[in-house]
Order: sequence, then C-alpha cells, then structure tokens
Amino acid sequence: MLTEIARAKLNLALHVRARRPDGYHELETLFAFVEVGDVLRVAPAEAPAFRVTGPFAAALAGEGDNLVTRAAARFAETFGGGAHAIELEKHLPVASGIGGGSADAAATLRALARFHDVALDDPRLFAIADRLGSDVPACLLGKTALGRGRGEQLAPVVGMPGTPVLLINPGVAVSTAEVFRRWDGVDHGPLDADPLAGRNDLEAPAREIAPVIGEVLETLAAQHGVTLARMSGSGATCFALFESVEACADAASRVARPGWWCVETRLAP
Ligand SMILES: C[C@](O)(CO)[C@H](O)COP(=O)(O)OP(=O)(O)OC[C@H]1O[C@@H](n2ccc(N)nc2=O)[C@H](O)[C@@H]1O
Ligand SMILES: Nc1ncnc2c1ncn2[C@@H]1O[C@H](COP(=O)(O)OP(=O)(O)OP(=O)(O)O)[C@@H](O)[C@H]1O
Repeated sequence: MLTEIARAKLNLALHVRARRPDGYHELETLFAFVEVGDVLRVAPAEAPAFRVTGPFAAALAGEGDNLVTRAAARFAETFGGGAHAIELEKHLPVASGIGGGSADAAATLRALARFHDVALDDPRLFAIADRLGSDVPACLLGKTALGRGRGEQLAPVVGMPGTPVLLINPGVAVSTAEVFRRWDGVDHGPLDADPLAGRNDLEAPAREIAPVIGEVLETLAAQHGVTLARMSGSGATCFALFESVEACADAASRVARPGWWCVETRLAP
C-alpha cells in the first residue's frame, strides 16, 4: 500500500487579470503549500473500490464524481495498470479555497504513477491534471510556484518553507464558479515578485456571498506577530503568516469560535 499526503494549497496572492471567452479567467497567482492535508491510501485490488473517512467525510457523502475516482479513471485510460482500492481520509474542509479536491486528485495521480513506474514529471500526467481542474497541475507539482493562464502555466519559485501559518475556515462552503461570476471585471494590475505587496481579487466577491470572511480576516490581522493575513483562492478559508511559532500558537489559542476550523501549520518547501 502507498500513502500520499494531499497538502492544502494556498494562494499567497491571486490577481485576476481578465475574463476569457471560454468563461475562465486569466490569473496571476503565487501558489504555496502547507504541511496539513488529506491522506490518500492506495493498494492494488481485484475490483475498483473507494471510500472516504476522516472528519470531513460526511461533506462528500453521496457525491458520485469524486475527483479521486475521476483521476484514477483518467490514469487507467492513459497508462492502464488495473484496479485499485483507494481510501481518502478527508481532513480539509470542502469547497474552501485551499484546493482540497484538487490536492486529492493530484495525490491520486502521484500514487498511481509511483505504483506503475510513471515519472512524476511525465507530460501525460500534467495533461490529465489540467483536464481535472485549474488547481490540479499546481497540486501535482506540489511546490511554491507562480501560476498563470487559468493557473496551469507554472514556474517554480523559491518559497518560505517553515513559515508558521494559521488557517481559519468559518464553516461556510463557497462555490468557486459563483465567486468568479461576481468578479467586477476590473484589472488591478500584475503580480509583483513580492506576495506581501499583492492582493486576492476574489476577496470582495467572496465576501458578498459570505460576509463572515471579513470577520475572519479582521481576527487574523489583529493577532500579534502576523506578517500577512489574506483569503486563499475563492474562499472562505483565510490564512495568516507569522514571524514565530510562538506567535502562531498564541494566536491559535485565541481565535477559536464554535463552527470555525482553525489549524496551526507551516509552509511546506
Ligand atoms: C480560485 C483558484 O482556486 C485559485 O487557485 C482556482 O482558480 C480554481 O481552481 P479549481 O477549483 O480547480 O477550478 P476549476 O474546477 O477549474 O473551475 C471551477 C470554476 O471556476 C471558474 N474559474 C476557475 C479558474 C479560472 N482561472 N477561472 C475561472 O473562471 C470557472 O467558472 C470554472 O467553471
Ligand atoms: N475529493 C474531493 N474533495 C473535495 N471536494 C471534492 C472532491 N471531489 C469532488 N469534490 C467536489 O469539488 C468541489 C470543490 O471542492 P474543493 O474542496 O476542491 O474546493 P476548493 O477548496 O474551493 O478548491 P479551489 O481552491 O481549487 O477553488 C466540492 O464542492 C465537491 O463537490
């Protein structure tokens, strides 16, 4: 059996530059990953089997088209390799801006590639990822990178591994498509080399749908030792980077509210 961690993705900055004729949006984003994630276990089997366990399993109950099974089906079409039993231990909130489903799909592709001796940088693997979703190629690469296009054109950059991070999700699921639909169409300019100087252009439309995001951001920004507080992706999860582990732990002990998912972690390499 193989175990893969599907690390949560953060958009340290997310600039929406234009709406495209195909309905997607032209982005400039700085992808980063944190140490927490879902856990995926894969083993060869007589017949395909899939089950979801863990604290957020219920949120996916009854969904036929899980991104994990879709990724496994696409892998089999391209590379063969027979049937697998897959367990997804769901720790990340669903539809929350930290790419849980995308990370799961990418982890599935990585695990199956390992089983069947496919190189992790095989372009066919990236082609599958690209068709599964805009965030899946970034999750397949799994390291700090600048993303352009709809997020699939990736250029690795030096990250800030080890930086303490606090994540807060206020328990409201937000639809990515709806947030993009509410984008005001104004281009506020390119992403600079410094993410701290950047923005998340989806914050305003996400706050229209879930005003509690404003409360989360205020709470994070008010903590001692914060160097950056921002929403990730299309929300509603927000993150804060801290100057020390102590400051992060101290903040984590203060921000808890009923219904809020609060997790202390670090940026991954
Ligand atoms: C917001 C981000 O998470 C930032 O990394 C991604 O752009 C979204 O990635 P994702 O969830 O993998 O999104 P997809 O499954 O590809 O697309 C979901 C929906 O979001 C919108 N979408 C997504 C990506 C993009 N560049 N422009 C868009 O307009 C489209 O309406 C699309 O139908
Ligand atoms: N394994 C999975 N985990 C989570 N969601 C899944 C999964 N498979 C399918 N989905 C579907 O995908 C939708 C988006 O889920 P996901 O958690 O990836 O969103 P997100 O965190 O907002 O992602 P992003 O940051 O890429 O916008 C869910 O509402 C759910 O219906």
